[in-house]
Amino acid sequence: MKKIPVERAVGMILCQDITKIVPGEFKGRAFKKGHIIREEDIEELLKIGKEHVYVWEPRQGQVHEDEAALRIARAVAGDNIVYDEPVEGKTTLKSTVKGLFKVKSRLLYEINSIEYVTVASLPGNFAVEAGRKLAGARVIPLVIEEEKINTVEELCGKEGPVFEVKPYRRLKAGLITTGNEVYKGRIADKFGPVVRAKLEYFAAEYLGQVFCPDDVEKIREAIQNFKGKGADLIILTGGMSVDPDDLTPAAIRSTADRVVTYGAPVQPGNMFMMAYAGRAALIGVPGCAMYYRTTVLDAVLPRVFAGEILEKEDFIAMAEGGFCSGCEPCRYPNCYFCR
Ligand SMILES: Nc1nc2c(c(=O)[nH]1)N[C@H]1C(S)=C(S)[C@@H](COP(=O)(O)OP(=O)(O)OC[C@H]3O[C@@H](n4cnc5c(N)ncnc54)[C@H](O)[C@@H]3O)O[C@H]1N2
Ligand code: MOO
Repeated sequence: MKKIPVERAVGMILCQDITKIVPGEFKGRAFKKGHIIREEDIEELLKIGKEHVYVWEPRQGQVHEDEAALRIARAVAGDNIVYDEPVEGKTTLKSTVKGLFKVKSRLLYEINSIEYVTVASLPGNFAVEAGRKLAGARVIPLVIEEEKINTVEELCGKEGPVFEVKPYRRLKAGLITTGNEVYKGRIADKFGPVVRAKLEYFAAEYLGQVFCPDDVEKIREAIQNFKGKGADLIILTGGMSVDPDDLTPAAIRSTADRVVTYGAPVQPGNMFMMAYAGRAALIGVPGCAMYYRTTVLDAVLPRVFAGEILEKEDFIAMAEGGFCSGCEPCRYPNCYFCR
């Protein structure tokens, strides 16, 4: 701590709060401890009667909390992420696009293992809107050893940024609705509008809806037709569980090159199926997705639209947090479901 004339204090760090009092009008903090004194502050400080202030002498190898927060933010922020000027030593990262928020979890863990360095974020695979706050970076003391910030920068230099937001691609999507009761007109289709609304959110190029009876061959043909039209994504509804007329999994299996999973450790959504035929994702959606606002489908679609190829492990990882609490009203994605 050093006492110096205010005129010489520009760029230096205030050691204490400075109080301003205007009788009958104001009493409060004019400058906060830790504030970096700017040229324009000098006149105000002199008006408050401060010709001298206590400042921290910038020591080799130490960094102020504001600069530390900015350097951490710069290191961890990847594509489509911006960050604010620090406020009270904290900088906030925001998305510039609508898309899928991705986190390198192990790297985030390593960074938070550095003493006094903190980076708190939304969970990965979170569907975000443009402008959404994603994370906050801050160090705990007012001044921190530069070495710690260097380590953050080195880690991110080696492994790439911790965070990115993948914008959604414009995918071509077809819908196949199975079930004799709908095909034969015994009941009206209720699945189409639900799936269409979800696809609209991602601005998909909608290739239309086809109705099929409970007949493996007819369902296979419908899949092939959509593939022929260049579908990136084919959603099939109905017939996903255990009844004798539930034939959709068999039709998907016989058309696919690779089945990722039949069954997901997620409720609602247990009877979900995912496979790939060439580059087209085949998604079998169980009846529950027609009834519940949020199911495993809502966790999978953002990832498909962000261009990811899903693996069995991606589904296994949904188990912890895969049990929906059925809140009223539903706040998904602002909850733990499928994180
Ligand atoms: N014994 C068991 N029963 C059920 C199981 C199970 O493991 N063992 N799983 C349950 C789960 S989980 C789900 S989810 C449901 C639904 O599975 P499905 O996808 O096979 O659905 P469907 O049997 O085809 O239909 C169920 C219900 O929904 C009506 N439906 C279907 N499609 C439409 C449509 N496009 N529009 C309007 N209504 C539709 C259908 O008529 C049935 O009433 O299975 C559980 N049972
Ligand atoms: O596929 Mo079902 O979701 O668990 O009701």
